[in-house]
Amino acid sequence: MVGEMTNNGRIRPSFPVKDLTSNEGSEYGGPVEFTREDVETLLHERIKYKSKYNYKERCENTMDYVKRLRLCIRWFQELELDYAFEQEKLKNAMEMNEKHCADLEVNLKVKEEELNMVIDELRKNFASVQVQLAKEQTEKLAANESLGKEREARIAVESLQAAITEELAKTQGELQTANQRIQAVNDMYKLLQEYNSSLQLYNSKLQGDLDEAHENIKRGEKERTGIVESIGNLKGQFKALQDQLAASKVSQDDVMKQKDELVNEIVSLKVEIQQVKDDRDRHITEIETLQAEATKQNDFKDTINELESKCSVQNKEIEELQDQLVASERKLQVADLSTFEKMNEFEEQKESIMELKGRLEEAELKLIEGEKLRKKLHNTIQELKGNIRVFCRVRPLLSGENSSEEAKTISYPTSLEALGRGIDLLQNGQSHCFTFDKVFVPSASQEDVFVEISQLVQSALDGYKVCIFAYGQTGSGKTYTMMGRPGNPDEKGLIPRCLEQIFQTRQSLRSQGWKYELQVSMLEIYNETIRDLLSTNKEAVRADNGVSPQKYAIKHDASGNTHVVELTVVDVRSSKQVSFLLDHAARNRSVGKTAMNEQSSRSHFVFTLKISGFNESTEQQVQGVLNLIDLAGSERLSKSGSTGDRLKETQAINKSLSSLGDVIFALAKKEDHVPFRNSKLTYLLQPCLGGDSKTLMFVNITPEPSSTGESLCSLRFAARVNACEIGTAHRHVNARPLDYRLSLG
Ligand SMILES: Nc1ncnc2c1ncn2[C@@H]1O[C@H](COP(=O)(O)OP(=O)(O)OP(=O)(O)O)[C@@H](O)[C@H]1O
Repeated sequence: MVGEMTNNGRIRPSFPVKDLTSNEGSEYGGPVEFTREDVETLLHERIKYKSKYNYKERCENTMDYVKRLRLCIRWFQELELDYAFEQEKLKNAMEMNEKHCADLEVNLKVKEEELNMVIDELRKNFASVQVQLAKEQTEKLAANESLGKEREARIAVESLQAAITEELAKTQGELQTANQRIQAVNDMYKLLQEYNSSLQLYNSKLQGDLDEAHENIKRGEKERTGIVESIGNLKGQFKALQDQLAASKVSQDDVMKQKDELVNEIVSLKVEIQQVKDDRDRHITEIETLQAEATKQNDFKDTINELESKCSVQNKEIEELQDQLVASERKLQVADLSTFEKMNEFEEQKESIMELKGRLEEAELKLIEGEKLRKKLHNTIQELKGNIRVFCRVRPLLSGENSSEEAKTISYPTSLEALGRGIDLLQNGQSHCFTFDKVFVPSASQEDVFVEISQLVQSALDGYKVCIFAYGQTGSGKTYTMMGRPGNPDEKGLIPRCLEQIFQTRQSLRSQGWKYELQVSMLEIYNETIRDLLSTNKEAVRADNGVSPQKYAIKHDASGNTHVVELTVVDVRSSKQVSFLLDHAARNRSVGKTAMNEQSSRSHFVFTLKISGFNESTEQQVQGVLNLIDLAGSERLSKSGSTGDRLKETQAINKSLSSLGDVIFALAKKEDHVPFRNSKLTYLLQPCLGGDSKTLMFVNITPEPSSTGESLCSLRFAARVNACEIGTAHRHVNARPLDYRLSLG
């Protein structure tokens, strides 16, 4: 561009040509700059003059031209100097840049080598990760396959079991009807036997009666013939006497006629008559007695007739009965035959039942094995997924609670996938279905519950951090699940059972060279204040606000362990010692009566067992932690009926439980910030919730219809917890001895 020349970015002004032609050198004392055109104009400039011979003018003009030429030369020289300086500067800069470049090159080479190494390492890692991934995928595939197979086997076993059960039910039904028939036949047989024997008795009695009656008849007949004979005699006598009397009368007439003659004869006759009269009277009385006897005999005859007719009736009856007896005997024979057949059938059925029972036992064994495998696979899948596991437990109805059939709001699905894992809650006619890792029905015993968690206890011995906590509304059975019912060994809770298992396993692992050290601590969080439940200083335990901020402060160290400053830690050697400590802690716990529970826990109870194991032969070290937590009951303020201090407690409980929910949901959503510090409970449990722990939550439910709303809240919370992935727990194994300080996790 004309008039522009760059020098390090600077714009040079155009040379004022006019001025140059008209002015002298000193006038250009300031910095004068030339453009290319200026220089060319200057070089091609012809010295102007008015007169060829005006030497002065020519000389002046020439001088001016020379001056300008000098100026131009000076400008060139300056410019050259500038350029030389600039060139030097650039040279230096270039050298420096070259040096810098060389340095950079060296650095780059070093960096490149380093990066190459890193890339190599990453490639190796990537390859090993890929190998591991492939391995895990094949394992997962194998696990899925075996799960599928196991499912199929289970379905097959279940269908077989159903068929067997059906067959069994059918056979049992048949057996029952056969038994009933046998029973009926037996009863009939017995009845017939009784009837038969009674008939025989009756028959023999009748025979006796008949014999007696025959004898009586014979005797009566004899008497009658005797009487008839004597009557005949008497009649003859009477007739003779009557004849005599008539003859006497005739002779009396004769005698009357011969009265006088025969007075003596009459007197004698009178005597005679008197005698005869006496005789007659005697005979009359005799006749009368005989007549009476005859009537008696007649009566007797009637009785005899009656007896005879009775006899003939009875004979007929006997004949009929004998016919019946024959028919019954025939029937009995037939019944005997069918009984024999039935007995044979019964024996056969018994045998087939025994066989079916055997098959059923076999199928049940297979089912148990399948269930065990399923559980193992489920556990593996859960571990791979890194979820918090959730078990649901429904407590039985207590006395005084509404147990009517219509009021039932909880049911358990029986479909194959949901069996033992599903729970349906009915509220206002709407059914809410949930599935957890396990659902315990009200009849489940403490032992049944413990069996399901015993593997987790084993994990703690193997060097894992394990955390089990019970969540649920007040009065739903959290303390019962964790601690059990004091004084009843069958109703011991999870905490004493866990410790028994740990002490037993410790004993059995001794033969393999393992030695374990166990340390226990117990604390409660009451109104956001930590209380040491094993402290022997009662005042310190109960004082709410007297705790210095330094005391019982929760501290997490770099290796993920949690310590509670100045908390009492006890070395334990037997489960008896732990029971004693648990009793001590239970006495120190904050409990109170609420509208929902007579003995309500008003604080979160945290039992911690630190397990440090060392194997002398392998020099292996494990450090596990078992945290067992009985949370305070969740409850609505309106329902709890709390006022005053109880209201304060309830508010503190609800706040910390909602913080627990916030933490879990932040983890579930994989948020950057997880609000562990919002409550003492969540801060204390940070390592358990944050991933490096095997965590199990019990959600306790009451079947009381009036608690359906609370139960639904608890189940919804538990379902969200169940869906929450917190990462995979790691085993804490070391080759060198560890620091034996107690930590919560
Ligand atoms: N599975 C069960 N079998 C028999 N009784 C049970 C069962 N679960 C709970 N109970 C009884 O129900 C009552 C309330 O149980 P518990 O005190 O354990 O409830 P909780 O959830 O700990 O209550 P809170 O939160 O108020 O402390 C107790 O009398 C307990 O014995």
